[in-house]
Amino acid sequence: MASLTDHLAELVEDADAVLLFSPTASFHDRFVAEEAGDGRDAPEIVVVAPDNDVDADPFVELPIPFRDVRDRIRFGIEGAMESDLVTEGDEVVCVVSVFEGESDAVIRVTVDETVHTGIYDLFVESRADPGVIRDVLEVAIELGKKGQKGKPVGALFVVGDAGKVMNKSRSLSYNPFEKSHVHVGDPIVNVMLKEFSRLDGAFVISDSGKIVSAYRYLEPAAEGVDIPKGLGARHMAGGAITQDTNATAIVLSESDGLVRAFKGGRLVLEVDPEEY
Ligand SMILES: Nc1ncnc2c1ncn2[C@@H]1O[C@H](COP(=O)(O)OP(=O)(O)OP(=O)(O)O)[C@@H](O)[C@H]1O
Repeated sequence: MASLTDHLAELVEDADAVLLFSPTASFHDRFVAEEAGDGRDAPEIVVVAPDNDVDADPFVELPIPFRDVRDRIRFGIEGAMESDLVTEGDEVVCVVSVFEGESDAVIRVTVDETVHTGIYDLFVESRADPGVIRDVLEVAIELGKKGQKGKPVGALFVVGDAGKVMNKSRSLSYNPFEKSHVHVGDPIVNVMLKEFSRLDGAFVISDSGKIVSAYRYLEPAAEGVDIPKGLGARHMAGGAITQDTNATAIVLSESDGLVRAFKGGRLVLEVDPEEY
């Protein structure tokens, strides 16, 4: 592999897969050509990006940019595992941009099933449309950045499996979305969500993104829910509803300002809105 840098060539040596997170077409094609021409068991070259601009196969679609490089890498690896491109014990080289505007870093990791976070499943294996989960996450991140009139706010969004979620919750107040047919992602709806987030309870959103209700007090069974210590009732309710139903919960914490996603009763993603 004379024309890839020595450092990259050394790291790719004996790797089982290479994940390219921001390849140009020429970089990708050169990579594939050089690996295929090497005569040995070539690593799988997988592109992980928002769009498949380079016509790569295999390709793992990134639903959000994941500013935290660890999240981006976890998503890529878990996506590649889902497609049987990599498996436990594999050595994976990630070519990924860590700082905007700087050249890519090369990080070599060993796939460890025990650190499987579920970040890929959060989007792709959820009942709800991945675009709906992304839109709700974006609303929560934006709300976390700006707060309400400059003050930090908390919010709880329960996405997917809405019928069951409604059965496991009760109304705290009049539902402003009762007869409306509005969906997340619509800019006006995002303003409404932010406005109503000051009030108690959870938003319930359907698999396709319809806002079913605001002000729901969740009453899920909470036995065996494993959420990090120190998180309060909002997070516990959000985590527990995802164990009791097939929903995903996205929680903005009023106290520490972080946005967390829960699925299957587990914390699967934690982002700091200030870093977005
Ligand atoms: N079971 C529940 N269902 C819906 N909303 C709830 C539930 N429990 C608590 N909340 C909401 O969470 C708010 C904050 O509660 P609490 O401070 O205990 O949670 P927390 O997890 O520490 O969240 P934060 O970090 O935002 O303070 C409550 O005022 C209420 O609006």
